[in-house]
Amino acid sequence: MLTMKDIVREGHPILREKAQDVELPPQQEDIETAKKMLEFLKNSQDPEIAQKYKLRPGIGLACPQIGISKRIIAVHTTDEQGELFSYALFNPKIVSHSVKVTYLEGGEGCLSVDRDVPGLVPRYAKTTVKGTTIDGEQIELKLKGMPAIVFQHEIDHLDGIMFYDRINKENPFSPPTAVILNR
Ligand SMILES: CNC(=O)c1cccc(C)c1Nc1nc(N2CCN(c3ccccc3Cl)CC2)nc(N2CSC[C@H]2C(=O)NC)n1
Ligand code: NI
Repeated sequence: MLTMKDIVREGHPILREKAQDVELPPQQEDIETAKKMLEFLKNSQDPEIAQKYKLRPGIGLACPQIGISKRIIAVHTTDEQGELFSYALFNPKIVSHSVKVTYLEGGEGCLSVDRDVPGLVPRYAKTTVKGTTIDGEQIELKLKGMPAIVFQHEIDHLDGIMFYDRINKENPFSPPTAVILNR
């Protein structure tokens, strides 16, 4: 099972690389990796297991964070309706998104960042994500709320982007609003 020693921390160059597409249909090795990432998130949210193995709780993880530069992400969270959202996706891609932006009022945390980075992180309020599941099927997810935010955070990791890259440097707490570009 993955533990915190397998999590790469900021400063490691792999977190700033553009990760490679996974060959489809997914090979056994990549399927194993995706399953271990999802298992880590579930374990990290289980009080006993998290305490026993000193896991920091997370709802999202990207493959570069475990030292493998491949386009694989895992998300395990619940949405506003309390519906479980649990996915491991190969080659995830945001295919469309709202103009509206949103953000987590508490800011964002990251398993690869062992410090609090204050500030609001602008995210699209709604996104449509396409990707391939562990079973090899192509799916399209219409996301909003926390799932939408987590998928954006994890897909950013695949492009070497950290959440704090998106915080307004001048005023980290100015509520991000969609800038309507005038023609
Ligand atoms: C600095 N301020 C903050 O972190 C922050 C501060 C307040 C509120 C929020 C909402 C914040 N923000 C934030 N909180 C989370 N968690 C809330 C607690 N939870 C959790 C904790 C315990 C058991 C089970 C679980 Cl489930 C784990 C997940 N997760 C993320 N992110 C950003 S997208 C990827 C995701 C991630 O997994 N990060 C490790 N951001
Ligand atoms: Ni992260």
